[in-house]
This record gives sequence, C-alpha cells and structure tokens, in this order.
Amino acid sequence: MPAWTDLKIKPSELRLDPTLTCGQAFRWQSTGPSEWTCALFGHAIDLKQTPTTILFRTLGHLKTAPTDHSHVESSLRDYLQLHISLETLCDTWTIVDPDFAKLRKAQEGVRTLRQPVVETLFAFIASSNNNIKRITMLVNKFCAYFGTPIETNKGIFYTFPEVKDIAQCVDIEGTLKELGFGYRAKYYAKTVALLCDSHECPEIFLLGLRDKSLEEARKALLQLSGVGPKVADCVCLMALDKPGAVPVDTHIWQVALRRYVPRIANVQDGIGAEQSRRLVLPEDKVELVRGLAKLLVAGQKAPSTKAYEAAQQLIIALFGPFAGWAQGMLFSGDLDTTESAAAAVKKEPAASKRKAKVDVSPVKPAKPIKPENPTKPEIPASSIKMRLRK
Ligand SMILES: Nc1nc2[nH]c(O)nc2c(=O)[nH]1
Repeated sequence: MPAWTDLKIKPSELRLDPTLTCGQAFRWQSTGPSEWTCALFGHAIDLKQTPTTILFRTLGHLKTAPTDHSHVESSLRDYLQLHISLETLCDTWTIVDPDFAKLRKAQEGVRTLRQPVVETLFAFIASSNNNIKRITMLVNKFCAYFGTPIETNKGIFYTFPEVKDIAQCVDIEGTLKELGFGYRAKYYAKTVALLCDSHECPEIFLLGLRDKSLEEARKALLQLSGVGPKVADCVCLMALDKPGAVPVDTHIWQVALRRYVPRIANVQDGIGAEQSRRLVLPEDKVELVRGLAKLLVAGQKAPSTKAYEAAQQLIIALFGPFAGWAQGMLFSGDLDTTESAAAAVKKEPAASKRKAKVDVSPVKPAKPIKPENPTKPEIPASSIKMRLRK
C-alpha cells in the first residue's frame, strides 16, 4: 500500500464521517475504520481520519491522469476548501447566534466541499423527492454504468462521467429508468441534450459559472431540466464557489421557523449583548429580520415560495457571506435530529449515521410528479458493471 500523506488538518476544521455523509457528496465509500475512498481527479483517493488530523493516499489512477503527488494533494486541498477556516466562521456565527456553540460542537468539522460541477449538478437532479440513501445508490449506479473504472486493492471505484460520455448513450431516459431513476430519467436526457446542443464543451460552460455572480449562475442552471431553485442553490454552494447560496427545502424552512423565529422578538439592537440565546444583530438588520420572521410565521398557514424565500433571506441576514456553509451545519444537525426522532419512534437502535429516510427533496416540484412504479424491477447489478465494494 502507498504511504499516507498528512494533510495537517484538525477535526475542528474537518471531520470526514459527517462531511462525507451529510447529503452533499454521494460517492465516498466507507472502506475501513475511519477510511473513505472515492474516484476523483482521475485517482482513487483514500482518506483516513485520525484523532488529530486527516491522511490521504492514492490507490490507483486512470492512464490519462497526471500522477504528480503534489498535484493530487493540491486538487484535494481545493476540493476540501482547506484554505477556508471553519473555526473562524463558527466564531463569527456564534456571536450572532450564541446557541450556535451547541450546534458547532455536535456538527464539529462539517464543512462545505468544492465538488466537480457536473457531478454536483447530476447528483442533485437525482435529489428530487428523494432521500440520501437512495440518491447515493442512484449516483453510484450512474457512475458504474457511464463512468470509468479504477482498479485498486480495495475494489473498483468509478469516475463520474463527462457529459459527452453520457451523451453517447442512444437512450438515456430508458437506460436511467432501468437503473431506477424513475421520472427523473427524462430530466437527465433533456439536460444532457440542452448542454450538448448549446455548448461544444459543457464542462467548460459549467465551470465558467464559477466566475459569474450567484444570480447569473442560478439563472443559467434554472434553464436545465430537473433544476429548480433548491437544486440550483445546492450546485451554486457545493460546486460553483457561491458560499452565500442557501438552499431551502421544507427541513431548512422548519429549522428557520423553530430555531430562529421564537427568538426574534428578543432581537437585541447592536452587537455585544451578553444574554444567552438572544440573537445579536447589528442595528441595521433588526427590522429586516423581524419582517422576515413575520413572513415565516404567515407561511405556516399556507406555505408559499415567499415563505421559503424569507427563510433563505433570514439565514443570509444572520450568517452573512458564508451563510451557505452555516446552512450546511444546520442541515446536518437537522438530519441527526430527524434520525434520532425516527429511531425513537421505531423504538429500535438508532440507524447507522445518515441511513435514515430523510427526504431531501427540493421545496416543490414545478410540475406534478408522476408516482414511480415501486414494483418495476431494476437492472440486475451484475449487468450494469456494478462492482462496488460492499
Ligand atoms: N448541505 C446541504 N446538503 C444537502 N443535501 C441535500 O439534498 N440538500 C441539502 C441542503 O440543503 N444542504
């Protein structure tokens, strides 16, 4: 086995287990105690959490991939966004919301990744009306079918395909239906066609959105099939360098309503108030935040796009330019709460982390969703090159 390289990063900055299972990345596989493996940048990357740091090594690579170790390390640092201090962000958020200290402890090291844009887009199209476990299954089947294998002594890991690799398939919709994508299959077929019809290299077009404003990037993504506001915001946040993008679904709306609205009547004018649980806001934000809280309360009777937008604006008003990163911790915390509640109701031991059926679907589909046929058999794993290690 190749030697490990120390990334020299503390658990308060990054913990692999919650970060790789909280619903932002779907391809990391648990391959040993505190070890995670994924095909990225043309390499099978192996990560290991120790009590003090994170180690990495490569287990194999595509023939075409650059093999320079320092190149792989810098790609990985970039993917993990290690130049951004999560601790500093948490310090800032805890000034505004003193209760964030508790969430910070429970969700220690949950950081937002900078993922490949095609992967993020296609993974989140699968998130419509879906849960993390199922999205993971679909994304891995997708890669086993369209991606390229990298053989290692821990098994075979598949790259995420390029758009042109998917476009070669003569019947994308039919193939994906067979793989279990249901009504989402046609979104993929349409999105691949839209991207290939308008752009010689869809990857370059999509990567170019990193240099656009949040509004422009969102607008461009919303033209694609199966992409609503929530999916667009997830792609902006997790792949397009938009740390202020705040995806809102029913869970985050509930978080805003339960966690913040009751405390907004107590909003203290001016930074520096000591009282625990009180939100501490600059004076110029107080009226804005009160107005947003009212919209959220009104949305309880009749949930509306306006109410969801109010939740988004509230999180931005509280947490500032990296509000999307704060949303990531709130989202991860909500997953844990939902899982604990589900486990308590079932009176069973808590399910293994992130395995509970938490629906992470966007707010509302634009059109009515046709129910999937639950009895439709899926293609047998063997016939779709599904050779993922158990
Ligand atoms: N951090 C987040 N991860 C997510 N996964 C998913 O499906 N939705 C979200 C989200 O809103 N935030």
